[in-house]
Amino acid sequence: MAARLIDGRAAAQEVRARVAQEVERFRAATGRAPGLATVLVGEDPASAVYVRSKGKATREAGMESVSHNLSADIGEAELLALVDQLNRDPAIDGILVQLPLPGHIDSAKVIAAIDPAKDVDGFHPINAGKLAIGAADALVPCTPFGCLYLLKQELGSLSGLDAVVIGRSNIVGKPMAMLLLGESCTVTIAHSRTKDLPAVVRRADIVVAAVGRPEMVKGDWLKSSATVIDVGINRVDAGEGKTRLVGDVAFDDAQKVAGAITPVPGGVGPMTIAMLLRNTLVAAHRREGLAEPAGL
Ligand SMILES: Nc1nc(=O)c2c([nH]1)NC[C@@H]1CN(c3ccc(C(=O)N[C@@H](CCC(=O)O)C(=O)O)cc3)C=[N+]21
Repeated sequence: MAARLIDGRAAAQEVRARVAQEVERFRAATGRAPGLATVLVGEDPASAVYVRSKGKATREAGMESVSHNLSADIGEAELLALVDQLNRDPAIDGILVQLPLPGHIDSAKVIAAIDPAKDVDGFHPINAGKLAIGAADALVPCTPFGCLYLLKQELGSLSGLDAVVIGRSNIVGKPMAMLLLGESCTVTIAHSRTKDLPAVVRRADIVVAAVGRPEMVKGDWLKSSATVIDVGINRVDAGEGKTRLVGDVAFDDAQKVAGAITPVPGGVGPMTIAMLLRNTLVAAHRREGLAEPAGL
């Protein structure tokens, strides 16, 4: 039987509509809108597209969006000075510095300079630590948070399920594993050096693929009825000078085996942006000492 398609666009639309409602309540209570600042260094076209779509989504939710586009050869000190200025700006509740940064800039240093209360990416060591210890006020990285939203929508309780996360990055794999552990899954973090990866993946009720290798996870790696979340966004050659987007999962084959699966595009990507808006809304409430919007 063909897998159910998990519609990330529809779920993201739901989250964004709820965020927009709460933005109105926030505005009524404080006389201002939540504000998100995005910082883009250099002119990588893909990064520029993401930053633009984040700005558009922010405004559609009724929030303020401020974007800073800096030249690729800006010095680290100048970038740190901008972060400091945004940290102090009372109208800014969320700061997103688009990654990757050019090689001459130390991204860890830049991330550590962001006020943890405004770190809507959830990349600051304080937020990573809070997530690891299960603190309620962690700001959680948007992509894994979006994946968790889709999983809970699909499966309800995740308690006791076997989850395999493929990929160990600080921005997806590790926080994803922490979130799944928080839901009482039995979590395995696999990666490029994992021995017999297909056998490891075959045990999983939940597979989260976040390796950045086009169509690496094959259909016959999956347990029948597994729920598959594909975080990969890989642009590959489609012939005739065209390209297309594929995930880290070989979708056509996987779909024949899985119970449910996210498509690429239209799966995790839209949820990432929805969760960025959610984090900005929550950060704004905390900064104003307001009760956090329920159920978001
Ligand atoms: N500090 C930081 N935070 C990020 O959250 C961050 C980042 N840096 N650097 C780049 C990645 C990438 N990213 C995406 C967000 C949305 C889609 C998205 O909405 N994708 C759509 C459309 C894809 C397309 O057509 O290109 C989809 O999957 O359906 C994709 C990718 C956020 N990132």
